[in-house]
Amino acid sequence: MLYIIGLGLGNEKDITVKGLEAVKRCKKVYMEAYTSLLSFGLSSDGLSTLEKLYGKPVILADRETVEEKADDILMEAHESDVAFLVVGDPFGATTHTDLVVRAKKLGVDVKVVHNASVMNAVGVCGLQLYRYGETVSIPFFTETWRPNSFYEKIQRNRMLGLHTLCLLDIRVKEPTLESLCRGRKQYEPPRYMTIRTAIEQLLEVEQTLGESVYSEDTTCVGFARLGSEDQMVVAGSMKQLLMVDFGEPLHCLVIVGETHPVEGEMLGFYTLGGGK
Ligand SMILES: C[S@@+](CC[C@H](N)C(=O)[O-])C[C@H]1O[C@@H](n2cnc3c(N)ncnc32)[C@H](O)[C@@H]1O
Repeated sequence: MLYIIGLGLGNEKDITVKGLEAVKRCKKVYMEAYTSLLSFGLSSDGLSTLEKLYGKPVILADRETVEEKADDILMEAHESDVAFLVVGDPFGATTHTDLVVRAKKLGVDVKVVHNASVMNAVGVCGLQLYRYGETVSIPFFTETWRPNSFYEKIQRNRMLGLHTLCLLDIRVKEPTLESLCRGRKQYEPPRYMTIRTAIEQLLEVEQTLGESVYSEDTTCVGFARLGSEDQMVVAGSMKQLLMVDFGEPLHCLVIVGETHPVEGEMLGFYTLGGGK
């Protein structure tokens, strides 16, 4: 059996009782380490905290392991109980659906243990989860690669008066260009996009495409470290949020659509300067 278990957003204590029981039953425990980050990080200390709680070793599964060696994990799950841990909810990232599809094709039984995800934790600011349009991902721009497909999606959401959740790029275990040329992989230090970089890129794309989908005066909400003791939620215009130091990762951003009076009232508690 393959157990895909959500760990929630905060720290090791956010696993559900059901999830913990499943982990304890499993012979091998993998932890997905590229679509998110537990608040205590993925340092060896972070892992050992998990290992202490579970009473067994946890194997870090980076993107390469999951994409290239998924079949090995699935074959193990054919023979015995294997846990695959995901920060947040297993379906809060698109990648894990693929693992389930592969498991089903190989005849491996799968059980999912859900948990809180960034997709619902953003509800804390008072904007109704029912009033969101398509979620977008904002990738890090490079000198030569400045994709803007998120712009059209935000445009569609805003035409319907819907809010847009922007998930921000995470780069972990990215091989350096030099090392690729030399044929021996060395990795860049991990990078997590900040709200400031996301807004700068959003405004750059607005300037390039010029369809007035949003502007520096558009109201947004910035979120950092949701689910942790020191989480931050701040509402304000893009221009105002550019000045806020949201601190450590992870960050995400919501572009606010039309608001219901109750949404507006709740948002007021998080608005810079106390709102209107
Ligand atoms: C693929 S998504 C979500 C993955 C996770 N499985 C979940 O369900 O929450 C990863 C992105 O969500 C956002 N994110 C995830 N956890 C967050 C948190 N605790 N606080 C703020 N943003 C978060 C970041 O923008 C991050 O790059």
